[in-house]
Amino acid sequence: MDRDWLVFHPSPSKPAFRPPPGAVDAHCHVFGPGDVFPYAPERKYTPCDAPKEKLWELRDYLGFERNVIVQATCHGADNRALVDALKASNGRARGVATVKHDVTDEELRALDAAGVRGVRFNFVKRLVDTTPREVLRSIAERIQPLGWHIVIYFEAQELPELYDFFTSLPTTVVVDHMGRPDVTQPLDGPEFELFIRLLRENPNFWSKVSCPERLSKRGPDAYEDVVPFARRVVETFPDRVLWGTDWPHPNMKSHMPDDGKLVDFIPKIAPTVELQRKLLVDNPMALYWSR
Ligand SMILES: O=C(O)c1cc(C(=O)O)oc(=O)c1
Repeated sequence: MDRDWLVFHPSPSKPAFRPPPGAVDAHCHVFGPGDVFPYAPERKYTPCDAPKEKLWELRDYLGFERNVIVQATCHGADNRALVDALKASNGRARGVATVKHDVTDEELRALDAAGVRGVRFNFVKRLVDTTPREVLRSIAERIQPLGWHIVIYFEAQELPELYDFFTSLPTTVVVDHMGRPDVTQPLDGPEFELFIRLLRENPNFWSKVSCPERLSKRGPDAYEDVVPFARRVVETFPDRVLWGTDWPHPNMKSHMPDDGKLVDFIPKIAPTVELQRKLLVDNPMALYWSR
């Protein structure tokens, strides 16, 4: 693994907040193990191994029942570790894959049978080389007939440039980590307003309200500066939000979050039982377990 890599928390605290029955951790990853599922040659980082067994352990410990596993960039478009985890999950995990434009229909059908329900398009420059938009569009057209959605990951300052491309996508679109707002800017400032507009004017757009540990400028255990942003999204679009741990937290440099504390963040951003049920159960079940 990279020399400055931070390994996931070895013994997270037990959260005080108890997720409702059937709760889904809708954004997490598996890494390797590298000797079985090698990391992609084109990767931008080499992580510690974070195998499926550790993910199931964390799921049970935190009080969740299901996972949505998102293909991490360190595995490129080689979805073998993801598929292996999905098949071993007894139907308790669904996946979001990364595919290239030359993926065959047979490969797409096999991914679907394993539990994949979407593809990820990544625009974060430190994580991937740029893929031309025509290529992304052709992938979008290939996956649309399967009823899959597209997950997009980008930084807030890129949104003005990407906005028209995003809104031209033909499927449900899920934004990772709230579009990574700069939380030192005002909640009603132009940057976050553009993100709110994206969701307001495009009913096919959803948002993950995850990763306070990445967005906070205050550091460990004090993610209060992220609360108003996430809470605004949850309260404005209660039927189009998802939550996830982001375990094993790739590329965290400032600190490694305590996953139990991340779970205790949930009632701050979804303050009522009804909002919590939508965020953790109804919404992810509708998007990932409708069949
Ligand atoms: O911010 C990140 O570094 C990051 C990386 C990845 C990935 O490498 O797939 O996924 C995430 O959700 C977040």
